[in-house]
Amino acid sequence: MSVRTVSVRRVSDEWAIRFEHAAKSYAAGSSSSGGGPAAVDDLSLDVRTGEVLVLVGPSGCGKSTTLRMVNRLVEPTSGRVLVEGRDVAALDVVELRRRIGYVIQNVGLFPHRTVAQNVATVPRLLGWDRTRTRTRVAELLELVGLAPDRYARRYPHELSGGERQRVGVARALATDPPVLLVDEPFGAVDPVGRRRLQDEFARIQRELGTTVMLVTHDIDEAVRMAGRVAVMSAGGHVEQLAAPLEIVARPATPAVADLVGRGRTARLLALGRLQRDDLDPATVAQPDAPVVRLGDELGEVLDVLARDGVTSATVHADGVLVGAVTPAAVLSALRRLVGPESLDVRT
Ligand SMILES: Nc1ncnc2c1ncn2[C@@H]1O[C@H](COP(=O)(O)OP(=O)(O)OP(=O)(O)O)[C@@H](O)[C@H]1O
Repeated sequence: MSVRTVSVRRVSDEWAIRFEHAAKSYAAGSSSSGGGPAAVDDLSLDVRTGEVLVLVGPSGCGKSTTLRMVNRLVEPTSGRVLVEGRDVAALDVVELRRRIGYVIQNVGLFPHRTVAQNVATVPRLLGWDRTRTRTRVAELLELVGLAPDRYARRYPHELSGGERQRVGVARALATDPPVLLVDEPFGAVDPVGRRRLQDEFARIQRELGTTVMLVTHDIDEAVRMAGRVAVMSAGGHVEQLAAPLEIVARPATPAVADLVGRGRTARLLALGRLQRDDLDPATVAQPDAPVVRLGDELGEVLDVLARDGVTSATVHADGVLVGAVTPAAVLSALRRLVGPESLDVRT
């Protein structure tokens, strides 16, 4: 049985997850604060089908609580959460969790089970036969970049942190869930490995079209991974919900500006693309100048222009010369991205 077949009651293809005035206060049942502010106060938010929506914000602002309300690891105090049109509170919790992949930072692999056995956890629970399970495990290990003949029989302690994280992703994807929840997935991995994992995760998500809700406190991870970013502040309050470029270029509130403020120009260089309007009409393309393309990242264009002896680059679109670009043109492209205001959002 494919997991997707249980989603026939889907009422909307527009969104896969919907929060309707969802709130969570731990105070009532918690031994700790005894009446502190709500972890999530009043959240209304849609996650579109097939998108990667990233929740980013400072520690304690309610990101994980929000995520866990989707698979009912946390039950809302009020309001509701819908997955593919169905109120999760009305669903059998075991069935719900089988339909929703969940990846967390330290993965939670079973230490005494091999990689293959870990990945096969849910297929086994669903009673898949051995051949089907084995084929699926091999497929998944390939998908996450772990050669099955090298990794299937290893135990978690024989893997690096990044490899364990890949196994966690493979396990979460075992039954091709329509929705995947991911909480600080790459936090424990070094920066280079982290970037590689982010790229691979993005490739897998594009390939499978899974709806992903991902939590991070790292704004760079957020803007790299997201289709849309929800910047949160205390109480699960959404400060801004927008595409990464919009968040970085035009922060809607001081809290968002604070989060993206430092290193903002570098982020804009990675997110902004060279457009025809950016080209310098007064600069003539030199025959020996390096070539860039319309649509290239501004950062890549600047890299080319930063090379010794280069004052301009020739710009091509579909193999045809369309003009030239200078460092000043990249600067005006940055200004185009942020609009009329200054580049320094902190003022
Ligand atoms: N089980 C719990 N009992 C009591 N309070 C809790 C519980 N879990 C979370 N909280 C509180 O709820 C608030 C939100 O926590 P949550 O884990 O959702 O935040 P977060 O944004 O994911 O934080 P971080 O980035 O540090 O993981 C915090 O103040 C936290 O102390």
